[in-house]
Amino acid sequence: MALTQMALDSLDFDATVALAAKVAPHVDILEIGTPCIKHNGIKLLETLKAKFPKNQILVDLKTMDAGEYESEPFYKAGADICTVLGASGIATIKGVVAAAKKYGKEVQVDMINVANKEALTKECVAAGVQIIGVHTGLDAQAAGHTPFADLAMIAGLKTGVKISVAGGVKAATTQQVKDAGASIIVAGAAIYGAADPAAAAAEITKIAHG
Ligand SMILES: O=C(CO)[C@H](O)[C@H](O)COP(=O)(O)O
Repeated sequence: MALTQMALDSLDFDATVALAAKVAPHVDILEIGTPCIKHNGIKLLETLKAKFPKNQILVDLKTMDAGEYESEPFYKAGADICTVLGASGIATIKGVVAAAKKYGKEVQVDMINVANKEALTKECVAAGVQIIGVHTGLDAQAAGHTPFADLAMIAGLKTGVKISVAGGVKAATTQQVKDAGASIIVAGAAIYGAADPAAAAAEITKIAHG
């Protein structure tokens, strides 16, 4: 059993809420993507939290510095999970962990562009991080990269913390991602780019929960 997460990557406030309304019944976690939260701010988090109380909300802050200071307002406003870049370093990561602890919430460390993912994963686990995010970003995807090799390495560490996987995941690859050890399967374009986003989300969740 893996959870599913839909990445809301539009810049438009109303379009984001409308897409969330279609998809929310069919996924576990709604993600406010990085461009979307930068463009729309905390008001969008408050809106989604109020409208979709059954879903967890992840705010993809990708924090790079000032971990506690930047993330605390988002936890306070209802974020269940905030992300911090692994490349920021352990001091910033510990700051986000401190903010999350105040509200009983979770931290995801995004391993995008981290050179030594094994060493950082171990440091994160020791620091109290709940989720390691294996992530091939949109630009790396365009250059032909996928998250599968990193997923295999991090799952092989058997740390016991949750592993989230993002980077072009679609229905056709969901079973592979799940079997490789993902606890949270993230899909953005495969859902928002589908003719019927609700049906696409339901298909991915059926495989992830199966
Ligand atoms: O965080 C992101 C980009 O930095 C995306 O939200 C994430 O990669 C999921 O989208 P997709 O399934 O389209 O790759």
